[in-house]
Amino acid sequence: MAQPLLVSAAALFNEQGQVLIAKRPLGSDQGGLWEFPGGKLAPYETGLQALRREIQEELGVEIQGARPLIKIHYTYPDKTVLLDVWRVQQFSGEPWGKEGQAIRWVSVRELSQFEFPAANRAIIRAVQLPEDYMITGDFADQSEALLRLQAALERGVRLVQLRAHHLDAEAYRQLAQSALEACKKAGASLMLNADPALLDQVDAAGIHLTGARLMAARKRPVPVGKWLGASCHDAASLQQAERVGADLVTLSPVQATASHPGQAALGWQNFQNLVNGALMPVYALGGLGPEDKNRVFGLGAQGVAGISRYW
Ligand SMILES: Nc1nc2c([nH]c(=O)n2[C@@H]2O[C@H](COP(=O)(O)OP(=O)(O)OP(=O)(O)O)[C@@H](O)[C@H]2O)c(=O)[nH]1
Ligand SMILES: [Mg+2]
Repeated sequence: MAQPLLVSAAALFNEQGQVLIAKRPLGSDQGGLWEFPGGKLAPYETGLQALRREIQEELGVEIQGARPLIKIHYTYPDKTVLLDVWRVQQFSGEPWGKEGQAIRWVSVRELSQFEFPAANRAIIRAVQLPEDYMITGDFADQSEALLRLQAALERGVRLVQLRAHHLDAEAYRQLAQSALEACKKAGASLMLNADPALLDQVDAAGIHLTGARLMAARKRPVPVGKWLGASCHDAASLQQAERVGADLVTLSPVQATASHPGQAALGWQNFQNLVNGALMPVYALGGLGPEDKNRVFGLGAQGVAGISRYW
């Protein structure tokens, strides 16, 4: 296979949490589409060196702090690119379109309204999704569940999966409705670990498919505009997640965990290899907490998902 074209790009954030997009000049490759500023690596450069140079050349700003956001390997009809996208939150100078390109600051929600190259679908998801994904754990009754949820929202959790396999469909629906109200008030997104048809009754952010639901799915089971998450454990389930158009996945268990005894851990090396081949944001799950985030960013993952350390 031909070597991919190596490209670094920046998701540059301002203090309002908006992200900068630029319009590719008409006549260039993918001209007229919006993009995250950046460009091709020179032969001697690392990804971060190329990022600093490209951002200075295209926007006139100095990057002061950046961390890996997502790497996407994508094959276009005429070439394969490896897009290495960084999250940049510290920079000096006011960005301007130094090469004559239009630039715009937009909220992460608005991003979905702009036209980007095809490789950018996963990048936009990565920009929109938070670093932590809380999965609900044990609770005795609905009021305890809601109290724990409220406490987590107050600690800053912004993405929640309501996982409660012991409840029947009606009890789950009732809890989901109350959980949704709490999440909406906090500006958080709620993923239902349930039959996708429940979205017709509970207007949550999306559905998280169990491994079994994922493998049984024939096509994307949620409408456009809703998130689709899935639980993956190996290369086959990641491929299936891609086939059904998942927006995000959890990959587990990275380490042995008390909530799933007897399941063999992937370990960090397997985790990294699997993330490298994934075409969507991947949360590391299994025996991990917020203190593992820097490590998982370095391995190309979106962040950490967890029960024990978050619930
Ligand atoms: N910078 C950037 N490139 C992207 C994005 N998405 C995407 O598919 N690409 C592709 O990655 C490649 C990046 O090339 P580029 O044109 O930015 O490279 P460059 O700044 O070095 O340009 P130059 O060749 O005009 O000097 C292009 O083929 C482009 O279509 C994106 O969001 N940002
Ligand atoms: Mg460029």
